[in-house]
Amino acid sequence: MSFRPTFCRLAKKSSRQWLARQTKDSYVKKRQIDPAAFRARSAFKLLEINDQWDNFLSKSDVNAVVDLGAAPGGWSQVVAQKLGWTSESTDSSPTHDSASTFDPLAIDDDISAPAQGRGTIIAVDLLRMRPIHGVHDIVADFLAPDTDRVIQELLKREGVNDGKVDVILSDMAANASGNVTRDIECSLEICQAVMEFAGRHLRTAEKIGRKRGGVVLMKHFAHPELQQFREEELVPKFNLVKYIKPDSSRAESREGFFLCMGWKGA
Ligand SMILES: C[S@@+](CC[C@H](N)C(=O)[O-])C[C@H]1O[C@@H](n2cnc3c(N)ncnc32)[C@H](O)[C@@H]1O
Repeated sequence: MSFRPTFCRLAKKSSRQWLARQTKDSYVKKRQIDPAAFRARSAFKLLEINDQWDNFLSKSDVNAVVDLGAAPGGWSQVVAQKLGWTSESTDSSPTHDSASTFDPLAIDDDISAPAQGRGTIIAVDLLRMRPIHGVHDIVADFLAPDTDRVIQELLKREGVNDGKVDVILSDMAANASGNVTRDIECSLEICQAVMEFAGRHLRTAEKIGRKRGGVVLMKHFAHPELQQFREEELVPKFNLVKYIKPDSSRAESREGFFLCMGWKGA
């Protein structure tokens, strides 16, 4: 199967319905009131999953994390916090630029920030995001072969000599194209592509020396072949696979998450 999630156009979330829902949403309100506010409501989903599942982000052997589809940066902020970096940058440059500024190999390191945390955090997105202390921001399509190369070089530069990562996060969304069949297909293609990415980049549980080491957390949407994907692509390759619908995920949303722990290898 060929993977073409980027064929899907960027979703527009500016409808009146969306605005009304945002206004009522308790997690959006929390983000507005909380002085340590996260950039995106989705941060609360990662916080919730991490809290419920053994604080997998905070394990002392977690040294390299890749956040796929990271913009505007809510999940990366959570990871940065868990690894001891400050969550916000003092930089006030524009956030979440349009795809017109797409530069497939741009790496945006916030080198002016004081180093306070540990480990290497790499955020990949088609869109540029405001810098976050401790997070290397790669503006690229995660499917492009060059992106693998840039990630490898970055890991090496950071002293991760085997070029492997401990946690892969994917909150990537298939952007609504208006063609429901195509959109549903797209969402599964993204999950399959994330698994291929894991095959190339994820460190095994055996190497880490912990049964639940080597983690993939990925978003998915309802799809007729999702169960088959889980049974064939996930269950045999991890020691633990869980379907999760966090409270902070809107009940009406067809999204869910697979938390896969203990990578056995491709
Ligand atoms: C729901 S948003 C992620 C929100 C993010 N987790 C946060 O907390 O701020 C999904 C992102 O996936 C990105 N995306 C979709 N396809 C991509 C691809 N092929 N490569 C890189 N990023 C992609 C989109 O640009 C979008 O910013």
